[in-house]
Amino acid sequence: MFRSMLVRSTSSAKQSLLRRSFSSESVPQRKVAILGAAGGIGQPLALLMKLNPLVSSLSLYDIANTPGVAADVGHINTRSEVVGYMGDENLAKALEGADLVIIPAGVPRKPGMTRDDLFNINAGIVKNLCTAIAKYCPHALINMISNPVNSTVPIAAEIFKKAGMYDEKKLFGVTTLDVVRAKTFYAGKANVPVAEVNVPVIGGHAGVTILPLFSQATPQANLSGDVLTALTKRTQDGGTEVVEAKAGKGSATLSMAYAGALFADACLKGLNGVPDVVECSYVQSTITELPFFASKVRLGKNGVEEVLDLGPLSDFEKEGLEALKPELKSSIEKGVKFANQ
Ligand SMILES: NC(=O)c1ccc[n+]([C@@H]2O[C@H](COP(=O)([O-])OP(=O)(O)OC[C@H]3O[C@@H](n4cnc5c(N)ncnc54)[C@H](O)[C@@H]3O)[C@@H](O)[C@H]2O)c1
Ligand SMILES: O=C(O)C[C@H](O)C(=O)O
Repeated sequence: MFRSMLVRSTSSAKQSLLRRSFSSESVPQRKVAILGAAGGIGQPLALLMKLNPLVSSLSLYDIANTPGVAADVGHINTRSEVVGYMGDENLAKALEGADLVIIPAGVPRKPGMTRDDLFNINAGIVKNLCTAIAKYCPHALINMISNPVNSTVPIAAEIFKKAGMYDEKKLFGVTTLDVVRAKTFYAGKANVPVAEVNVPVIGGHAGVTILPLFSQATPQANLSGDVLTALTKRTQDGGTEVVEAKAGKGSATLSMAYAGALFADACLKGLNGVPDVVECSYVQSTITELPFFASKVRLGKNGVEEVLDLGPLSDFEKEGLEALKPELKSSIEKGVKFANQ
């Protein structure tokens, strides 16, 4: 996105030189596939990935409506070639050669529902898509957005284990939206520029399993215990806030597309060897007794390079950590059981 702005502002000789070195030397070819690309998240995510100069091929897959989305996004004059694929019979072509697969396929919540209420429909969708991934692009990084993330990531891991290609370094639950929200809400209360804010968010991606670590937030601010409690609750309930505001028309799509694009960009940078790319994500983990856990992760050429430890927690956060474990454990077990039925 930034590179294309640079190209436009230079002379045409320089432009073609830049384009040549840009496309063939400095930036590797990367195919990104979005599964669920015609949905509320999928469409703006397709747009944002089309703007990403690290992408050379953008594969848009859905069970319906992908030709229109692909034709529309494909007219944007950025690096990537866009191809739309519709229906199960085209899934193999959508996946072949993918370096990164982003999965926002599945149903969203309506008011009154929990993310776990989506399990019955979305678990089956994720299972089928992951079975195809195992066959057609077993070396791709996977960014799982479909809810309930606390269970869909363990489902994917089990499907991949059965297929004999599971690599725990390549499977990510996307929790970036929790970080995006924590940064926004914190900046408002701390009265600091939002662009400078960093807040790790650990645990999982549902209710109390979302645990922002405001004690580690930067820039530091002297916020009262009551304010920190309210900020924590608002971050945990951020998804519900949007579901209620949309009043039956779905859940977060635009902020999620932004968050998904940020995380995908970080994964691509890691694949391309950019050093010190660190993002929070829900991954296979040994930093607590739970087999999957969200924390800061260093991304590299093979996906997860290092799962970073949690750092110092306040007493309030230590309590939150203990409180989230039973729910997260049972969501993980539910996913594992489903995949092995
Ligand atoms: N991880 C997060 O932070 C986060 C944030 C927001 C939403 N979500 C989740 O993302 C999912 C999608 O949300 P949305 O608002 O885009 O929903 P949506 O209903 O607008 O779009 C979902 C898309 O998935 C497609 N789809 C259904 N079955 C499919 C299949 N087998 N293969 C490919 N595509 C299929 C649908 O046709 C639709 O286009 C939901 O489960 C939602 O809860 C996660
Ligand atoms: O809340 C939801 O159901 C969607 C998503 O998980 C979110 O956090 O916005």
